[in-house]
Amino acid sequence: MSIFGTPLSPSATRVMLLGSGELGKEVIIALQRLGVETIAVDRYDHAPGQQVAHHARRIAMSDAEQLKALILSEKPDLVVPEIEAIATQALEELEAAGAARVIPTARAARLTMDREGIRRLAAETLGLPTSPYRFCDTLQELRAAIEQHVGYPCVVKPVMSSSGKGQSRVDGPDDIQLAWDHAMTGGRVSHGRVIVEGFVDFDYEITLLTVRSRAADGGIETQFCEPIGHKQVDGDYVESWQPQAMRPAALEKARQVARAVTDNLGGQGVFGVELFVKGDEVWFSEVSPRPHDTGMVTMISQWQSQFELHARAILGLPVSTALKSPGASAVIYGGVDAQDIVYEGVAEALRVPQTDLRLFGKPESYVKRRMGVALAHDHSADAARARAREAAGKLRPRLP
Ligand SMILES: Nc1ncnc2c1ncn2[C@@H]1O[C@H](COP(=O)(O)OP(=O)(O)OP(=O)(O)O)[C@@H](O)[C@H]1O
Ligand SMILES: NCC(=O)N[C@@H]1O[C@H](COP(=O)([O-])[O-])[C@@H](O)[C@H]1O
Ligand SMILES: [Mg+2]
Repeated sequence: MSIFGTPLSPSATRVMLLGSGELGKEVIIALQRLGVETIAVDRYDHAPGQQVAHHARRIAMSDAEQLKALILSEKPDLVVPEIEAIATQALEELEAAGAARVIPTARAARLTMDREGIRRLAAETLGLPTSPYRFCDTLQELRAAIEQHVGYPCVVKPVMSSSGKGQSRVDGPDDIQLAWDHAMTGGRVSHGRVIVEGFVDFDYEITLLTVRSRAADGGIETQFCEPIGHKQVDGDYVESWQPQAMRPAALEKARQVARAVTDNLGGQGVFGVELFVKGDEVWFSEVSPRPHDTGMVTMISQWQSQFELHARAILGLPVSTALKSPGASAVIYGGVDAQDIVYEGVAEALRVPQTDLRLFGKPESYVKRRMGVALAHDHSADAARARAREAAGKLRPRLP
């Protein structure tokens, strides 16, 4: 697109976000800065992105009929999936009928919405190295898959989930029942199927943000951000930093894997390619066809954050993945189960030099719900990590 209209007028360029959490909120802000009209959709009211969009809509995004009806009535120029709980078959139908343009493509949204689609594509079609895995529909199948194929330790995850929801590590036969029960109740969408993966004993893990954008000659160009290192607890990210130092051979392999996956998925936009690294070896884990939670660090470490990159790339605009400064992010959890919580310590947090803060404004807090993130920059990623952790530690979310 090189012509942009005026928001809230018939000429507007209109973009609909399916999911309006912390990641969508920042994409919306980036789009608004380019004069785009935004429609923020989520499963609940006052989601972070809905607080900054032109329009807010609440539907069950995993219900194909509701999703189709909304897209057909709003007629956005672009539909941008933001969460791993969307009826992607509806997106494929609309795209095939020419009734919606889905980012990056409806097929990519479908393949990555479900762990089975993307894992089979990466391992079986593209031949990329991954952990050993099996898909199972019953507790009995899970036991057999672990005993006969995958072994211990292993990781059990619902096929439709994210941020570690419903995920557990299994160290021996006694853990299997619990892991199955947790997967059945803990996913984002109830779906009686799980993946069990052999545990990869990696040295470190990264997210390689990969951007597919329009080049000046009209073709698609692929660019990589500096690798983002991160630390996960219970399958959810708690700290990330950029750049993660890598041996040249490992970085080269990581880029080859990211390139193979994103070339196949196609379309335009940011992809968060998750990789495990040990020495010079690289395993593909999964990919988000959109900005990544660990990529929130780029709001302080890059000239163009992953959200600005996504907004630009989907609109067909040029991008730069250049690093501005080493940086880090540290997650702020709710710490309590309550509505309308308050945040003490905001000034103390921001008194830590070279830091910044994002409070997402989620209306309801859970003990382990991500409610905000502290950001820091410094001369090295390690120094930035210490600052981000310190700032996050000053925040005290509590009951109102
Ligand atoms: N096979 C594995 N071997 C070792 N560690 C693993 C494996 N699978 C997952 N993990 C650990 O758990 C984390 C979360 O796993 P994964 O990314 O599959 O879950 P997720 O729910 O999709 O999380 P997110 O949405 O945050 O990406 C990984 O980043 C890694 O630290
Ligand atoms: N790892 C994926 C991820 O971080 N997704 C982000 O979390 C939101 C859901 O948060 P919630 O569960 O607190 O509503 C999503 O909307 C997205 O912004
Ligand atoms: Mg992940």
